[in-house]
Amino acid sequence: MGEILDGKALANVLSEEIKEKVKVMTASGIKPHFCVINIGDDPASKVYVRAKKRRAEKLGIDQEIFQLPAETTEEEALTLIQKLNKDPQINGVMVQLPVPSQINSDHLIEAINPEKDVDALTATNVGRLWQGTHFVKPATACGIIDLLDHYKISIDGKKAVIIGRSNIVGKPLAALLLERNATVTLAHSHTKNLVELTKQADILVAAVGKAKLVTEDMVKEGAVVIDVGINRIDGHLVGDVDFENVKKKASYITPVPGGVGPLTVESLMQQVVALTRRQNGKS
Ligand SMILES: Nc1nc(=O)c2c([nH]1)NC[C@@H]1CN(c3ccc(C(=O)N[C@@H](CCC(=O)O)C(=O)O)cc3)C=[N+]21
Repeated sequence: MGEILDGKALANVLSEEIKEKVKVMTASGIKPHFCVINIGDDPASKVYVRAKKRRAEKLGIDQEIFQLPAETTEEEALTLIQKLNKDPQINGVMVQLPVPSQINSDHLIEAINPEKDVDALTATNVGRLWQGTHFVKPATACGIIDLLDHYKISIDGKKAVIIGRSNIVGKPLAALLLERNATVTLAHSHTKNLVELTKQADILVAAVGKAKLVTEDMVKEGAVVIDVGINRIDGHLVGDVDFENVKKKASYITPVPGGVGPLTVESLMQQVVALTRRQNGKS
């Protein structure tokens, strides 16, 4: 029977550490300040943006939300990003995804100054991530590594299979697991014989956004199962893993909610602090 990896509890522990750091920084006249640009009326985005705001407040970090209307043009959004890039008071900028269809999210992300790129999604920071010279880490992937470390689950030499190749989760997590000497496979919608692959995984990550994608028969006995999925089914939240059944086979498993999600928010705050320190000449 798998042990639950309690992301929520770890997020609270990390919270205390970040709070202390922010307190010391603030006392020396440096208060982290970041901005979230949210475009349109995606209901899930509103929930996440609010969660970030609450967390930032709790940690003593200044946060501003720029809520733009659904019909905002790409040019208008770019103008705002350029303004925030130039503002010396602002340490971090992120664009909440998804954005409305008239806007190309890649264009907005690429406009963010890499020194202020909280999500680590600019080409510059993705390149640094794969080179191992990064100063900012993608939040969800970073949270997953923190969770494995906290429970003393070794990564070195393990076979990790990630289902999902998104820029925001799958690809950056592959980079961070590789950095920790895992043998990494990225599986996706065109992968042949998915089950054959997943059954070999010591660490299996599901990051697709499809409820019950990972079933018991796909999991090796004793595997560590990380569920990044956030699916709303009949008003409640489920991940990508058939939790109740997979739990029986896994050695460790993350729940949804209360697993990776809370760590993502916590990790974003860590990145804001890291960027702020760097901008003020601290390592
Ligand atoms: N530029 C950008 N950066 C992101 O990091 C980003 C994004 N866009 N767009 C959407 C996804 C999703 N995401 C989550 C954050 C927190 C929870 C979270 O706290 N989940 C709670 C439950 C929250 C609830 O009840 O809805 C949990 O799993 O326990 C989930 C998902 C960040 N994202």
